Amino acid sequence: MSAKPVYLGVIGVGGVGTAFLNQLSRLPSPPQLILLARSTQTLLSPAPAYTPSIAPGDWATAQSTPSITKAGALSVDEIASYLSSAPGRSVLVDNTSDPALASAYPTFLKKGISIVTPNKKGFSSDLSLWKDIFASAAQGSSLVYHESTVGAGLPVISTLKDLVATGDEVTRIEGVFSGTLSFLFNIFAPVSSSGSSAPWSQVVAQAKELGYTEPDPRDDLNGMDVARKLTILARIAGLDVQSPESFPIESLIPSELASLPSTPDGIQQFMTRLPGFDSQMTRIKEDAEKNGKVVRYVGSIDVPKKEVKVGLQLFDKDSAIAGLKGSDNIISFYTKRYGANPLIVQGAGAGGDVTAMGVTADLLKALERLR
Ligand SMILES: NC(=O)C1=CN([C@@H]2O[C@H](COP(=O)(O)OP(=O)(O)OC[C@H]3O[C@@H](n4cnc5c(N)ncnc54)[C@H](OP(=O)(O)O)[C@@H]3O)[C@@H](O)[C@H]2O)C=CC1
Ligand SMILES: N[C@@H](CC=O)C(=O)O
Ligand code: NA
Repeated sequence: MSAKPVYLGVIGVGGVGTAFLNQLSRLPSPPQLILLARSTQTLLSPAPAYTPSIAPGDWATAQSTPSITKAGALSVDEIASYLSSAPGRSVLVDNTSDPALASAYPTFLKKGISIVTPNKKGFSSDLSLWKDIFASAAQGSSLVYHESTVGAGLPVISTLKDLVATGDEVTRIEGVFSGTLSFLFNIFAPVSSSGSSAPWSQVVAQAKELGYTEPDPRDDLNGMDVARKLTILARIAGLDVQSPESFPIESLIPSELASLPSTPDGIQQFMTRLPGFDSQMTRIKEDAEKNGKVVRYVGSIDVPKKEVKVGLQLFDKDSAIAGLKGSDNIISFYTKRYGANPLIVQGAGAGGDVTAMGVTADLLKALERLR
């Protein structure tokens, strides 16, 4: 029996989106890409035939393909109506960090459109949105996969879901959850003090250049990205965390720069003025060194105590966390079954290719169930 056609819409062609489209173009039986959008522009396969589809490997030139329909930014209702009218099941891949798009997931899901995404906003904002997303998926018989919302492509969400679904009791989750902050501290405050002496702001610029940061790097430096990831994990572990603001978060943003606007110009101003505050981070690093330790940015969830913590902590130089390299995350799951030796997931926790791997793998899981 031949596989049923599945239609695909993709929103966002930045670092993750571009890597995802490359991976999509190499799949042996990809779904038909019928919608591709960035913030100001949308490409569509002409309805009602929904053919020809957009070639994911040539998406950049699809703009000049006469048979492809071009439009500006479409509304949520227009996208939902277009995808749900396709002659088969459809999947929307959201490769943006847009909270407004994330808050529209229930609209898509109720119409039978499955969601695959690395965008944390839908799963880590108000608890009511989290509940609405999964209730809407049940109502629309649609699917939701979001592995890359925590630990990029590392199997973090799937591992935790498997632990919970098989009846294990998760007691504690802890580790390094930010690829950007891991990279920053591994370079800025290495275990061997004869290592780099690059100023903090220079390493921040490097992390941005490498595609590790959020579109607005302040979302990494203020601890919110880590808080969002912990909110997602805590909810899967069974805690009703109301929002990522429900617990204290240690910010690394100098107070003088905290009120710059959340606009491209605000990001630019922040990056330009950050070098003026390098001494603040140097002091934190040197205080740790005086105690023979290194400083790292970590998070933890104590499930029985319903306690979530996010912030800086000192570590012995021979500890696993101090020894991380590059953008590595390390996430330890303490459970009843695993006892004193936690189940540990470790590896690159940021970057276009590894994040897109999680998105593409999620898409394959969705396709297996939809075809
Ligand atoms: N980078 C990483 O290592 C990781 C990223 N993620 C998540 O992946 C997502 C994407 O990150 P990344 O690729 O780095 O971000 P980028 O800033 O590189 O790309 C974002 C893309 O989204 C588009 N976009 C933003 N808002 C909208 C909108 N409302 N409608 C249509 N398009 C929109 C942008 O459009 P335009 O091109 O027009 O600007 C751009 O193409 C984020 O949610 C991030 O948190 C998760 C894990 C790791
Ligand atoms: N900016 C994030 C990207 C992945 O979620 C990080 O650095 O971890
Ligand atoms: Na992951």
